[in-house]
Amino acid sequence: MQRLRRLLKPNPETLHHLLVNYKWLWSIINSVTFLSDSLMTFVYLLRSNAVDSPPLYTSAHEYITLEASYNLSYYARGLPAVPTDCPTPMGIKGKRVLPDPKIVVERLFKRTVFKPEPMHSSLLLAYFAQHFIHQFFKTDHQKGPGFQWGGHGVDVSHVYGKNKHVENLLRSFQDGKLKTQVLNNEEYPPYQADVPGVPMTWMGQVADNNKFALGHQFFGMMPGLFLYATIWMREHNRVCDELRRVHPEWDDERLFQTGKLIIQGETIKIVIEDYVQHLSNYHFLVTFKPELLHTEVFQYQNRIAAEFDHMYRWHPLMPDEFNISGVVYPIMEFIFKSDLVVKYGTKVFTDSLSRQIAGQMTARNHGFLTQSVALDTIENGRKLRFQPYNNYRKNLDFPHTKFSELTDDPEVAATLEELYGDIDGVEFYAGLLSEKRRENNMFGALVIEMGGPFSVKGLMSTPICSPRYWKPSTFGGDVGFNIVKTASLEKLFCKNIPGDECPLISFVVPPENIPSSEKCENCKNDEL
Ligand code: HEM
Ligand SMILES: CC/C=C\C/C=C\C/C=C\C/C=C\C/C=C\CCCC(=O)O
Repeated sequence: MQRLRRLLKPNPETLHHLLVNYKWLWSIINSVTFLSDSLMTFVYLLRSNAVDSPPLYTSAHEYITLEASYNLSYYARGLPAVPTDCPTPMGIKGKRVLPDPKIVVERLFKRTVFKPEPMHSSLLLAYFAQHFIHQFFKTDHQKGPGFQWGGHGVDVSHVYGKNKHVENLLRSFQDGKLKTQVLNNEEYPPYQADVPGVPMTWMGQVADNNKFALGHQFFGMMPGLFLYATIWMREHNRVCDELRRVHPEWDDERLFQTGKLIIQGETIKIVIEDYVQHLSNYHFLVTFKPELLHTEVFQYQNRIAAEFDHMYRWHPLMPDEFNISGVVYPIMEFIFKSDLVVKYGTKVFTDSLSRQIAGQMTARNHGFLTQSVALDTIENGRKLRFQPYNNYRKNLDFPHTKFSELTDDPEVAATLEELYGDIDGVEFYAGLLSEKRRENNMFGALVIEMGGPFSVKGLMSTPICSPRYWKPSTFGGDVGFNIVKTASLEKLFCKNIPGDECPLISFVVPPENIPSSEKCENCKNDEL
């Protein structure tokens, strides 16, 4: 039976090839609801069934424990840790002593020349990713790399704060809304000085007019994160206005709580239909339809895995300089400068981020500011005794047999061989970042094949997707339910940026902003 199932299971590369080609076929499938719903149900189930739920392992034991299920302070594990009595750090293959992590960063990660993202993804995409994922990737550095302090999913804590105390500080307690202030005729989050007690992390000297009180303590670090924080804050308040219109009798508390449910719903809708759609580059239109799972066997619970956190360290996306309306800011003049958003305004800032290409997710493309994060990732992968990169591929039935299969850059292949000796001895993050780009895609295959399951599972297992939540009354009736069901990235920005005309709001840089040296075949923008 197992063998038959294996035989019938589609090969990941074949499936991917089908999904990113044959546009005509997909346009037919997309337009027939019965077909697209059946396929979407298949995707939800195929992906989420690849994740252990409840989780089996943490980094503390390489065998099943009850702690894995009950102790939420651990990250879960995709694959169990390599036992400590194995002959090599990677198990049985590879070198007995792994290369110095500094050498790994120097030879495999360090950027010498900026490599632009070949599908022409924009910085609006890069910041969407960073803003969204920090709500659930929260390593507890005090306890160690196997521990976390988050809620294991899409709990919108990056908008409302890490706990009730912070949430209360960010709330105005009027009409359900969050606190705001007006600067340059636009609404922004309050200054930290005006909301004492909201924890924010600052490095070095940061001027008071750059210190805002936000839902996540790191979000003062990058103006792009501050832009998203501002837009979601405005959206929450806009939704509260809509709810008050249909429920004038509701008090502040009910408006706030219902607004928060709607924001979670909108987040998931946008993540699936704009963001995952872009990352996958499938011609098949992926949809957010929780009702499709209501007749299936599905566990409404989620746990973040340590490997998912490492896999998502997409620091090569970040460029070394940022072009805002024609003015070029080197990264050191950009970090911790939230007031640049205030200065240019949300409209110009959004437009500029939509017109600049992100960096390619590949080897030797970590800018100088994030090389230390790569170093940390390698060191922590070792402390967590991650299995080798190729075991994660074996687990999905598509292992590599030689270095030249892993990457099509012979120089990188030779470096990997020199550093690790054996294709089964390559450590997880080094393999992931060196992987050759998949057909018509911004990533290597393992990012999609591992990220897909963790994402689908994490998104569809939020409480609002479960049968007893997913109904109009949860969201304040049809008005709220419709806001969730029709949300899009475009609307999110457009409805919350003042003025009659919207800026460009795009995860893909339009052709007119692509330098001629960068034109490519099969890029999304060729179709615009
Ligand atoms: C220039 C922009 C960025 C800077 C300066 C930056 C900096 C950092 C730093 C200092 C850490 C903590 C590292 C540690 O554990 O020692 C971190 C963690 C992380 N970053 Fe970034 N980052 C940037 C952009 C991004 C982007 C674009 C993504 C993904 C889309 C990303 C994903 C992550 C993830 C997943 C973690 C791990 C979080 C955790 O485990 O708590 N970062 N980053
Ligand atoms: C708690 C986790 C929740 C959500 C994470 C959501 C989105 C993350 C998005 C992308 C993860 C990385 C790669 C996946 C990209 C495309 C997957 C395409 C859909 C699929 O084939 O399953």
